[in-house]
Order: sequence, then structure tokens, then C-alpha cells
Amino acid sequence: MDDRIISANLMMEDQAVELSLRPRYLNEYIGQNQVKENLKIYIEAAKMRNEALDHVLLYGPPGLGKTTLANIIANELGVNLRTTSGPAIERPGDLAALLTNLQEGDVLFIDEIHRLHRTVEEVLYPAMEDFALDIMIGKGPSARSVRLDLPPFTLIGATTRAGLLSAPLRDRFGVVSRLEFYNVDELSYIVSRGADIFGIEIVGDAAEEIALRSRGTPRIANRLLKRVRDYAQVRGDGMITPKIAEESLKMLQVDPRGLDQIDYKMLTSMITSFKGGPVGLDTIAATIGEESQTIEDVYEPYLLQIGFLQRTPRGRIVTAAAYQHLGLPMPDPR
Ligand SMILES: Nc1ncnc2c1ncn2[C@@H]1O[C@H](COP(=O)(O)OP(=O)(O)OP(=O)(O)O)[C@@H](O)[C@H]1O
Ligand SMILES: [Mg+2]
Repeated sequence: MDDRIISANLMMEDQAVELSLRPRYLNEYIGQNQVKENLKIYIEAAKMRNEALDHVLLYGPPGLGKTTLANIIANELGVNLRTTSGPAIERPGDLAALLTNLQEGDVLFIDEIHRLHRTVEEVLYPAMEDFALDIMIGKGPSARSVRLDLPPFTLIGATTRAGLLSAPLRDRFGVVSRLEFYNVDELSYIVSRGADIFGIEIVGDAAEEIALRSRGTPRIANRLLKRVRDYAQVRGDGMITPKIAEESLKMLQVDPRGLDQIDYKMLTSMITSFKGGPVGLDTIAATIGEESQTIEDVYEPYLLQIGFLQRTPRGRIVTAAAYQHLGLPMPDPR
């Protein structure tokens, strides 16, 4: 079970919060400027031509705003959004039903698109390319394929693992956007905006205190804000001051760079058992009792981003910056 306070994965407690905090239009969507600029132009152009927007693939670590952006694109286009996910579409017929129910220009959002079944994916190819469905009628020698026209639509796919997408699928997206981790200013802004929506007073650098520990991830920033709010209400007068923020975050065992016990466990075991690496992902996973994939998708990206880990062909290496942060001496040159 993933119950880290700083997990980027969606948790039960986030759901209501995310609904209320989720930006609805591009101008409320903070950061990701390059992605936003491009989308703005494509959306504008599609609207001017009265056409469906090109298919869009959004990829990047969890909690950076892929689902949010899919919703925003539909809002900006002024069309309906249908949401589903790769594993939820079990048979080609399920996808056919979704597609034939779309109206012209609608957005079909497929989350976790890397988990589509092969047979379903094959139905998607002509649908994306020609807005057509090839349906087999009958069985055996008399079986024949019938082509059904679909209304032009936009497919938005989201994935944390673009590398797992098949090439034919990836190639059918006209727009491919990678979401990046957010910087501290952007996260501070997201925290302040959240506080506004919740009606909480947040003063001085308190928003920044929270932002610093949010691992570049809006979902974590919002979650920490909520916890700090609770603390402020119980231990203070409800106002979030830098002191209150710092105290409550310390209590949550999130360190000033957003690292928690699992990060510490991973880094220190790499240092004590493997002299800081290089050490393979599977070995790290076995040592700390986590799944390799979880480490690769969820824990490691941020550590790579802040330069605490480095990836080499021979495995992961703990960097000097990490040793320094942990207050540990670097071993002799390796
Ligand atoms: N650019 C942004 N500006 C403001 N808030 C944001 C932004 N991006 C994300 N958020 C907030 O973070 C929350 C999580 O974002 P979202 O659910 O879109 O992430 P995701 O990339 O789809 O994650 P997952 O990979 O787990 O599906 C949103 O509910 C929203 O409140
Ligand atoms: Mg999502």
C-alpha cells in the first residue's frame, strides 16, 4: 500500500480536494508554459477551422496535471469529454461503443493508455487515423469486415510511462507533450491558490515552505496544504504562518527537500550496502522491499530531478549532493 504523505499517487483523501482545486481553464493552469503555449495555438486553430483538435498524448510522472489538462482542453474547445482508462476497456467492442457514442469534435480521454489491450489498440488505429471503425461481421469463411464512419473526435491519451507505448500508437498522436516538474514559485502559487479556494489565510513565506517540500508536484502541494491547515486549526488560530507550516511538515516527517523515510531508506541503503552505487534498480527494490516499477515511476523521478540520484548504464548512483543532504561523508573515489 502506498500511503506516503508525499506520494505523488492519487489517494482516497485527495479526490474531493482535487475536484475543488482542479483548474478548469488554461489561464488557471499554472506552469508548463511551453505545453500551454502550444496547446493554446492548436486549440485556437482547431476552433477557427471548425475541426476536431489533433490527438494529444500527455505524459509525465503522477500528479503533474495530465487529467487536469485533458479536462481543460475539452473545456477550452467547448466540447464533451468522455473519460476512460486503458485497463477499463476490456474488449474491442467496449471501445467501439465508446467511439460510436461520441459527437463531432468530442474529446475521448484514455488514462493509463499504455495499459490498453493489444486487440483494443488495433481498433484504435483506424479510428484515430481515418475516423473509421472496422468491424468483423460473421464468423469463419463468410466473415467480412465492414467499415463504419465515426465523427471526427480528439483522443487524449495520458501515461506515466510513454516508453511502454507501442510505436504505431505513439505515431498517431499529432501533439505529444511531456509535463515537467514544477518549480518552487509555481508551486507556491498553486498553494496560495488552494488556500484561497479553501478560504485559509496563509502568510509570509508559508506557501513557499510547503512548495519546497512538494517534490515539484501539485498533487503533493495540495495534500500538504490540507494537512498544514489541520495543524494550523488545532495548534494555532487557523492562520498558516511559516512557523506553523514548518512545525506541521516536520511532524509529517517530510524534510526540507520533500524527502521522507522511504527516500532515506533507499539512499542510505544504497550508500551502506553498495557504496553509493552503481546499483541496479531490481537490487534497490529488493533491498528496500518495494517494486522496481514503483521506484522507477514514483520515487526515483524526483530524486533524479533534484540531482540526488544519477542513472548510468550500470545502475543508479547516489550523488555528492545527496551525501551532503544526508550529512554523510563521501566514500573514497570509486
Ligand atoms: N498546472 C496546475 N495548476 C494548478 N493545479 C494543478 C496543476 N496541475 C495539477 N494541479 C492540481 O494537482 C492535482 C493533480 O493533478 P492531475 O490529477 O491532473 O494529475 P495527473 O498527472 O493526472 O496524475 P496521475 O498520473 O496520477 O493521473 C489536480 O487536481 C490539481 O488540483
Ligand atoms: Mg490522472
